[in-house]
Amino acid sequence: MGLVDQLVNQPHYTLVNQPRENDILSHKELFDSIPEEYLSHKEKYENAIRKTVLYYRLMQKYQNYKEGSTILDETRANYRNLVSFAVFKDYPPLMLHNGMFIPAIAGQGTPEQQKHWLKRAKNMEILGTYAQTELGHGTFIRGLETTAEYDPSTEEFVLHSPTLTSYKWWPGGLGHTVNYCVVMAQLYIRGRHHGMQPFLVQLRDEATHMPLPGVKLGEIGAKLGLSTVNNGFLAFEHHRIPRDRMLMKNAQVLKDGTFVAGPSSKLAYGTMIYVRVIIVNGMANLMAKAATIAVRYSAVRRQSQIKPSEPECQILDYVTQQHKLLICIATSLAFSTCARWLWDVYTGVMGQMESGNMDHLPELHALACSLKVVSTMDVSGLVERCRLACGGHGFMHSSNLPYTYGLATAACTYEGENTVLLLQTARSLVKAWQKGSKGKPLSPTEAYLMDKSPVPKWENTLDGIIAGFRRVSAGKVQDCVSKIDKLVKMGTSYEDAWNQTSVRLVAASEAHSRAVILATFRSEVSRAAAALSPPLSRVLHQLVHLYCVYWALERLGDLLLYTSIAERDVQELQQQYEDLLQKIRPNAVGLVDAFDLRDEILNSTLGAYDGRVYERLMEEALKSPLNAEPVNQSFHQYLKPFMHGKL
Ligand SMILES: CCCCCCCCCC/C=C\CCCCCC(=O)SCCNC(=O)CCNC(=O)[C@H](O)C(C)(C)COP(=O)(O)OP(=O)(O)OC[C@H]1O[C@@H](n2cnc3c(N)ncnc32)[C@H](O)[C@@H]1OP(=O)(O)O
Ligand SMILES: Cc1cc2nc3c(=O)[nH]c(=O)nc-3n(C[C@H](O)[C@H](O)[C@H](O)COP(=O)(O)OP(=O)(O)OC[C@H]3O[C@@H](n4cnc5c(N)ncnc54)[C@H](O)[C@@H]3O)c2cc1C
Repeated sequence: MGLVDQLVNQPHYTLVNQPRENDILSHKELFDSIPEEYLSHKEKYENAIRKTVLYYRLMQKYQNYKEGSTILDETRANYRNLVSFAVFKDYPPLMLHNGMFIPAIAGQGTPEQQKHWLKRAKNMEILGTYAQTELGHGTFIRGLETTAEYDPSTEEFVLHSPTLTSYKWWPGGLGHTVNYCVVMAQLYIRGRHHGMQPFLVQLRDEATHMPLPGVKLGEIGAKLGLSTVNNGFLAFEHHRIPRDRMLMKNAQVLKDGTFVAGPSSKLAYGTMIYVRVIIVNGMANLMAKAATIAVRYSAVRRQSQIKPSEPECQILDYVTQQHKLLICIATSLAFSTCARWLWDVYTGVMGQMESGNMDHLPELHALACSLKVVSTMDVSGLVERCRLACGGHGFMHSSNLPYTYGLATAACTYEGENTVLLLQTARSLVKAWQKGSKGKPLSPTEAYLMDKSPVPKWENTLDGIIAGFRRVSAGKVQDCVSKIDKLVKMGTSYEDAWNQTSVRLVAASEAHSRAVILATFRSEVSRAAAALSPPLSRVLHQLVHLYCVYWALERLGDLLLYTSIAERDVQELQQQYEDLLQKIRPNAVGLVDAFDLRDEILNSTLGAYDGRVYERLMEEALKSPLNAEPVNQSFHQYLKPFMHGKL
């Protein structure tokens, strides 16, 4: 539940950490007796499986748990999502079962296939993942090598991994956990290629869990984070599956091998759009978690003096600390607001597509790409900023900031590497510019590109800043189009011209995303604030104002290039920003409390509600196995003989 929704739905703050009746978090066996940092790679995985089984059984018992529900449209689903933070500091091995396997069947399966497979998957009778990326390809889907050759004589598909680089590589849970998966493979019928299609493939025997004949499985090894997700590899050796295992909602293969194309070959990529949309909300949750930890710690930690005559102050009283952290509160609110807005766009387009109208799919794809990129890029950067703002204690795993950073930064790569996705949005922007230049109407989020009015006098207002960001985006897109046109006129191929302009295209794409985010954040909060008390409405508008002024100052170079902002405007903006920090400071702790993240979910020695930071740091330190004895055996084995010159 976004902060705005919480504030709207709860006229007063709930007392944070109030034990909730029959709450899954009351089950202590869900938690680790010793911190998992002290477990081996294998023990971590096995412990995660233990907790996964308990977690889902409890979810089913307490929350009439309907897996596969759209994460954004159920507050309890969002709570479930957050609760998983409590149980799994890192992601669980079944993250992909819920996050992609079920959505892929729901989005790509026929009604009959959904009826059969979704029931089994939601009841956890089978466990699955989504296997698209290969050792040799992740971004370039058309270059994926796994093949599915249709054999009309047996009405089967023959799945094969022709090369080492064709091995599926990365899918979560693939190593040892799941027994099914949705495999994306290049379909061939009688030697003719029919593009990338989704296949529901059994990988392991349901009774013994042994890999089936012709199926090679394993895990890919230790990673920066997500250590319990069990990312794995998969190879097929001419593995046969029945015809009805191709998910045939969009394209079909008839018994005789006739291929029936879907309305668009890109519908096979639909699961990726869904996950990109979901990731935006997930980033808002991660940001809320990190902001809560860092702001609360900054209210507890006293260090140095502002005035020599006064006692050591809360580090949150340093304006530099406010500069580091208050934007994090606003960012979580901005992305949870945009996530809900994007979800409504997504469900709207999906509804239109159900009735055959594909017109708005390109805009949705562009929006999903750009918001996934900016939310993951900003949040991973700001989570790292939260860690740094907590000094040495932020470097402790027990602060839970390093894990949170791992979760956020992974999303910069998975579900579409960020640069590549910004180039996708740039592709849409350039096409929109070319379309608009011919007088054709543009989509609602791109229509501003055709604003040909003279650049107005700069105003240091929200309207002025948002208009300024739109000017920057339109100006950058126009510059990209001009550069590409100029290169092509000089004889460069369009593809080479595109590549030579790609640094600017990525910047234009980001500028577009920021214009969309600022405008959406502001309008959504204005809409919601009408239902709030004046004090609450004021603080929310302060956060929107802070967010807009922050990004104006961050992108001054662009504003100086494409708007009429002048030096005195910049001085005034800087002062506005510092005034806002001062205004929001008194509400900083109250605002992160309003995220209403319980201690078990924060999982942090620095962010606990009671503020007993030092006691918790010591309690966690004493859990280290090394502290079980005053002298470690290595002294006698190595150090002592070494120090006595005997080694
Ligand atoms: C509390 C929680 C905390 C935090 C986190 C929250 C997470 C919550 C959810 C978690 C669940 C699961 C975790 C996910 C784990 C990760 C899983 C994966 O990584 S799965 C693999 C993902 N892989 C990718 O995304 C691959 C990226 N590459 C691509 O998408 C494409 O290859 C490309 C778009 C980059 C290029 O493809 P290409 O074929 O070259 O296409 P063109 O550029 O030529 O464009 C052709 C045309 O198609 C349109 N297009 C492209 N993609 C799509 C699409 N997906 N949908 C619709 N249309 C698409 C494109 O716009 C072009 O259109 P034109 O009209 O021709 O311009
Ligand atoms: C934690 C994690 C979990 C994952 N889970 C899954 C999963 O469950 N299922 C699954 O199928 N996949 C999964 N993946 C794989 C993920 O989808 C890919 O890593 C991602 O799509 C990027 O592809 P890649 O790794 O091949 O990188 P590449 O595409 O090789 O990117 C490497 C570099 O090349 C650049 N580059 C590539 N193409 C272009 C281009 N056209 N223009 C400009 N620059 C370009 C990129 O910007 C990047 O800098 C996961 C990855 C991670 C990190």
